[in-house]
Amino acid sequence: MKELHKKFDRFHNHVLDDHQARRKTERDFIPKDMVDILLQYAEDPDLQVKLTRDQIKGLIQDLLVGGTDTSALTVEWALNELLKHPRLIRKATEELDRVIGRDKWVEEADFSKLPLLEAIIKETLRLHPLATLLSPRYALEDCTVAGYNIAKGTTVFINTWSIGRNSKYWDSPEEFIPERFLEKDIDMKGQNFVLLPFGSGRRMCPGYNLGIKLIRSMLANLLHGFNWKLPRGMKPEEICMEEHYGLTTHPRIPLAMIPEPRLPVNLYQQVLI
Ligand code: HEM
Repeated sequence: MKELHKKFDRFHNHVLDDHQARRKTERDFIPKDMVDILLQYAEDPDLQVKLTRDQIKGLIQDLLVGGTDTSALTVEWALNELLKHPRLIRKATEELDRVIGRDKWVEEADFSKLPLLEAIIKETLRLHPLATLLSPRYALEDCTVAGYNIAKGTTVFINTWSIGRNSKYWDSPEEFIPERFLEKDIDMKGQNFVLLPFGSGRRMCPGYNLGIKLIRSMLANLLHGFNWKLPRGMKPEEICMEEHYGLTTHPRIPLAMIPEPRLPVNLYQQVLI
């Protein structure tokens, strides 16, 4: 852990020194990113709560940890589920062809026109929430929740993984059926307690807006831009959906997937530029 800390600290120092140098040397410097803004705040004498170099490092670390593995992993789980259920890949690409067409990539403005894609993301996060347990909560006073008496000072853990698989709230809870979300208006913003992949309340994920946009954009374009195949000889039912628990939950056996382009070649050239 100490070694890891040293490694990250070297990286943070490099990022901060690099940004500081540009601030000092560039004439009429305009902040370009989050680190520039944080350094600007750190120098503000009027700031009520002083921002230290260590706190800036902590904030960068929060964003790196919270913002990378999470959305990539959700897309990985979604593709695993879709390859296991080829009928859903067909339905999702049919929606993309109908709404987007084959002559462009999917953009943020298109998301609201892709209800099946949204349902696939919700169903993925229901079965595979990255944080199986939300951040611990501390009871500030005696209270009763769902019939359980909770004494002041108790630390409470909320298990989103088991809520997502509870037959009291979901029909056929172990099945991957995105269509269930086409019929029910359940969002993921922490108000529907049956689906809490980003948590809820004061400690809810502050990266919700960024995270959900990253997932929508990556998944939509991976499905729109490519036909996905399993390695030769592998059958959908052989895909392993077992989980490896950790801070986030990964597939125990990573799946090899083979992409084949399905859009005109000039669109891929645009992306490369
Ligand atoms: C698929 C995307 C993501 C998922 C599923 C996710 C999920 C979560 C969950 C479940 C929590 C705990 C919430 C609670 O206990 O109520 C959390 C906290 C947090 N997330 Fe995310 N997250 C995602 C993306 C992001 C992104 C993109 C960022 C930042 C750029 C981020 C930064 C954080 C931070 C800093 C916390 C701690 C908040 C606190 O403890 O007050 N997350 N996230």
